[in-house]
Amino acid sequence: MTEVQEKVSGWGERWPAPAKLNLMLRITGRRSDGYHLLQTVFQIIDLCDWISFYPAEDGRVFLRDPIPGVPEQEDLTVRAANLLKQYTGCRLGVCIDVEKNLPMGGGLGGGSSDAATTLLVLNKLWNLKLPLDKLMELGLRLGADVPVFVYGYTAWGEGVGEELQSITLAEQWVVVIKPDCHVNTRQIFLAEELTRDSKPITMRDFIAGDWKNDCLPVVSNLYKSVGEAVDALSQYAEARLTGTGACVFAQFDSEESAREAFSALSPNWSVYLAQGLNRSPLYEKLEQGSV
Ligand SMILES: C[C@@](CO)(OP(=O)(O)O)[C@H](O)COP(=O)(O)OP(=O)(O)OC[C@H]1O[C@@H](n2ccc(N)nc2=O)[C@H](O)[C@@H]1O
Ligand SMILES: Nc1ncnc2c1ncn2[C@@H]1O[C@H](COP(=O)(O)OP(=O)(O)O)[C@@H](O)[C@H]1O
Repeated sequence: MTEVQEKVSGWGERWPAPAKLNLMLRITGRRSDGYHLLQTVFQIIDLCDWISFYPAEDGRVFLRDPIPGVPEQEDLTVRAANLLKQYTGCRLGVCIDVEKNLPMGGGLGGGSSDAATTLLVLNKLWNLKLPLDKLMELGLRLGADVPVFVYGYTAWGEGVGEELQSITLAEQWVVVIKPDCHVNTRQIFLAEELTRDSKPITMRDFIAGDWKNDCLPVVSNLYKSVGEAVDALSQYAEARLTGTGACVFAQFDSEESAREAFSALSPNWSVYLAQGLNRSPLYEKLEQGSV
């Protein structure tokens, strides 16, 4: 494929896979299969992994550089591409190049977002024409966080996170601390002391400041550095846990105040400065119509 063809068709371009924050997370019950029922607000933020796709002639799906510690066939991008092939019978191949910026196991949903970007972009590049609801359904098979990234809006989520309703929020600045630990989501959901009977709230309650994350007590008890990160960030603004952690974040009304906290925390912590978004940057690129 020539350079000009790659540009026109979307092959070889860099596609964003943004992170998310759970602005609140309530556990309201449990399904018979053990999965927990949630109420959450997923806010998309402008920190991204970047993924490029290159045609592979022999129908193979493979990574240009596997992520250290993640077996190639378990990488969520490879699983997403193989699921599309299996579901549609498509015989085309792809080489996937993931530029990994988002920390793994941090509650920022990077792996899930990588999977969603793969589903949406290969649906175009392979000309599969699957509708959005089908892509969300396939995404859910890969993980509870994948549907919101396919949906592409900051959203109110219920069920296990697959019942989504877009919600428009102030696109505030955020400072995110990544404590030096890797939280195992399954371990948190298995903890006996986890609150599983929170009373459901309304969007209005959330907007009024009902922001609790039911996972925080369990996570900060098991992972001391999460509690320390909460304390450090709380000096600047209210600190919250995203998902099952490990990342802790706080929102700021101005870029200046966010930068101040970011600079003060940087010498001692792994810190990110970001901005909330109501629409996924992936859609902005998809809607530019290059594919
Ligand atoms: C709770 C959230 C909020 O965003 O946490 P984070 O992972 O982002 O921190 C997510 O929904 C997580 O989604 P994801 O990380 O995709 O989890 P999955 O791979 O689907 O599930 C990992 C394991 O966690 C448990 N699990 C997960 C989600 C859920 N609603 N109930 C559960 O009990 C199950 O035991 C499952 O085997
Ligand atoms: N492309 C990928 N990027 C990140 N993690 C991946 C990927 N593929 C598979 N994984 C696995 O998924 C796990 C969860 O990753 P991630 O989505 O980044 O965290 P979280 O669910 O805490 O937000 C990782 O620990 C890793 O084993």
